[in-house]
Amino acid sequence: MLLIDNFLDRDSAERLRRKIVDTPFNAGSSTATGLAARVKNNLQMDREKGSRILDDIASRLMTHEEVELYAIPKRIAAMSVNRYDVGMEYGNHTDAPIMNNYRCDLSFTLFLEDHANYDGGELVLEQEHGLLKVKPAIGSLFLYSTGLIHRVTPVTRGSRLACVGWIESRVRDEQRRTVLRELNVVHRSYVARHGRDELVDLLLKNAASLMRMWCE
Ligand SMILES: O=C(O)CCC(=O)C(=O)O
Ligand SMILES: [Fe+2]
Repeated sequence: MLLIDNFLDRDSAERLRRKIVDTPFNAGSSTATGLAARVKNNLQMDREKGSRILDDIASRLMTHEEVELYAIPKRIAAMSVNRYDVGMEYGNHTDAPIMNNYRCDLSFTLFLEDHANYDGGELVLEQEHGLLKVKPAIGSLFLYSTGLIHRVTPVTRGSRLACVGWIESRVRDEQRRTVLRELNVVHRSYVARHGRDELVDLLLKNAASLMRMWCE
């Protein structure tokens, strides 16, 4: 998982938030499938009326350097902007593995409300080593493996606004993505210290081979 706390600077996040607030919202349960529909109690921005907003977030995501390195994104399988008012929550669930015919490897939440403006509304993930609670500042992006069980706790004051979405990666296996990312770190650190030499060429050759072997 990865938290990028300045994915959007405060001004851009605020501007985006104001555009979203002016767009109509519908009941969120209409877009959940199976068991998730029973535990989902939130509001969802109208997909058609908010399509420019979703496109804008998608293009920022697909071109963000840290997202590119971490997720190796191929495309975004689905996205929505959700609002949780007082009493709303999304109980424990796992996100669907396939959306719109695309595989979902990573889930993300872009936080679009200042965390001082609402109570509750934490994103809670069940991990091997216990629970992880996520409630960062406005403009933060959190990425996590789609297979994890997670929930959004009830909002008890104010409203929680966030954009959520699912990424199909070019490299479906998380361990392989880690290898590629860390080779990139080795490459950059080595060049910074020693400049470019024949070892760098060898490293890049092998990193490229791994990418070709693993990418889809
Ligand atoms: O709003 C969030 O942080 C996550 C919501 C969620 O789990 C979902 O929409 O599937
Ligand atoms: Fe979810």
